[in-house]
Amino acid sequence: MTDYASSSSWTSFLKSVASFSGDISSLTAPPFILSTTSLSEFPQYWAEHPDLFLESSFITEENYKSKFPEVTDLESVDVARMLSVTRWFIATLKSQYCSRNESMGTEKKPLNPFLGEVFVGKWDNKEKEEYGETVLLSEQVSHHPPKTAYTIFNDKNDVKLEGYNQVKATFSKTLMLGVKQLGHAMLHVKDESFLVTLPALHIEGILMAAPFVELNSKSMIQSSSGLVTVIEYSGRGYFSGKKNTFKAKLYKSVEDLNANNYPLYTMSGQWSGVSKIANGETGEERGTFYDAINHPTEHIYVKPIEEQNPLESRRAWEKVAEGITFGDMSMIAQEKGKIENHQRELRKQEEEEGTEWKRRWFKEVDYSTISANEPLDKTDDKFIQLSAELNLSTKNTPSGSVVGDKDDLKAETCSHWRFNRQAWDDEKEIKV
Ligand SMILES: CCC(=O)OC[C@H](C)CC[C@H]1O[C@H]2C[C@H]3[C@@H]4CC=C5C[C@@H](O)CC[C@]5(C)[C@H]4CC[C@]3(C)[C@H]2[C@@H]1C
Repeated sequence: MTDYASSSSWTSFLKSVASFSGDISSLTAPPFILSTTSLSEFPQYWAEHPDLFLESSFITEENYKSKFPEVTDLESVDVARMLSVTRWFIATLKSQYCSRNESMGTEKKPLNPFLGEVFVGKWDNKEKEEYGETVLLSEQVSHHPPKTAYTIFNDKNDVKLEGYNQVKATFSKTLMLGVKQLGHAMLHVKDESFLVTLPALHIEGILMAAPFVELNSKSMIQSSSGLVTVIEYSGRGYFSGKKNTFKAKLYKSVEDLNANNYPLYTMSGQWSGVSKIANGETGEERGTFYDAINHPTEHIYVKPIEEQNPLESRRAWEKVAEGITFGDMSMIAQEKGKIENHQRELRKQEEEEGTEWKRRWFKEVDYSTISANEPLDKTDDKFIQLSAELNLSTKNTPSGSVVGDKDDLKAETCSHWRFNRQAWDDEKEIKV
């Protein structure tokens, strides 16, 4: 095993961190820490458990008690669906934050998507007729700063996830990389909607050239039914001293949350391991909530590179990925240079023509035009309604910021990326 930590390339990389500007892509990290996967692929991590992604859409008044047999006091179908959505969210975390460690040994630096880069794929769920097909569309809608918009939809069961992601990163003195996520995800299951905020994270182990992600702070899931789940994260040395620890509390309402009343249920354990569910008032354990180690992961299907459009990520980055695999610095630099030069030419052309790159499947909605004092019952925008439930900022702030907190007051814009389904229905060139 190469001792990367003491290699000259890593020590010179660490020196470059000293002048870190906040733009992660500006750092030239040595090949062994580079990932062959582009950030535009990351939205796939929201749905590597097709069963859990769709489960809440199969829960009805008739069958809800059977979905959580160990939870004998389940009071309603809404609570069952909220438990199901909370379990789906917890299940995404291992894919989101550990999959590179599992496949490549450590966390890696993802490729920085170019403007207009797309990543598409599907889960055809052939073995389960009732699931139908789940489609993922991801598009790099901004390059400076990098922003990825995505949607994952299953028409057969009327389930769709829409969201976008941007990160703000800062290095601490101990060379830990703190990362705040901007953006949010909205899950729509038939006529119910869930606002999902994104946790902050930090990357440990950089000094040892063995980086890994740990989640911190908290995130929320606010349902249009009024139910709300608050999830608190910690790593080693906190609640239980174990890595990837979380404690989720499902409350009947945001009033119960704010009054610090008992939650209906508490789910706790490791999001990358086993977690239990307990009665929120008595603490009496009801059984296993989720087992991340034994729940099968189903990877997305992506068509072969030769069938892909030039804008599709794995085709666009194929040569760079080859260079990274062979650790060939000059090939990486040469092939990256071709992509960067092409992008510079496009931007120059747009500048001369006074045009701008046309976003393909997503549009940017300016929420400042939905005036802050518009009566909430007037707007049918779920993001506005569900954010208001939790008194969350609707501006471009770190996910989960509260109205009036320093990030909310500092933010100048409130524009968010939304999926344009018609644009996908009219799409002629790119197939899943
Ligand atoms: C920046 C210095 C550097 O290159 O250090 C190399 C190290 C590998 C650490 C930095 C990179 O670590 C990667 C982890 C990435 C996040 C992982 C998961 C998610 C969730 C997903 O839903 C949205 C994106 C996000 C937040 C990734 C963002 C980019 C991260 C932080 C990579 C770091 C550059």
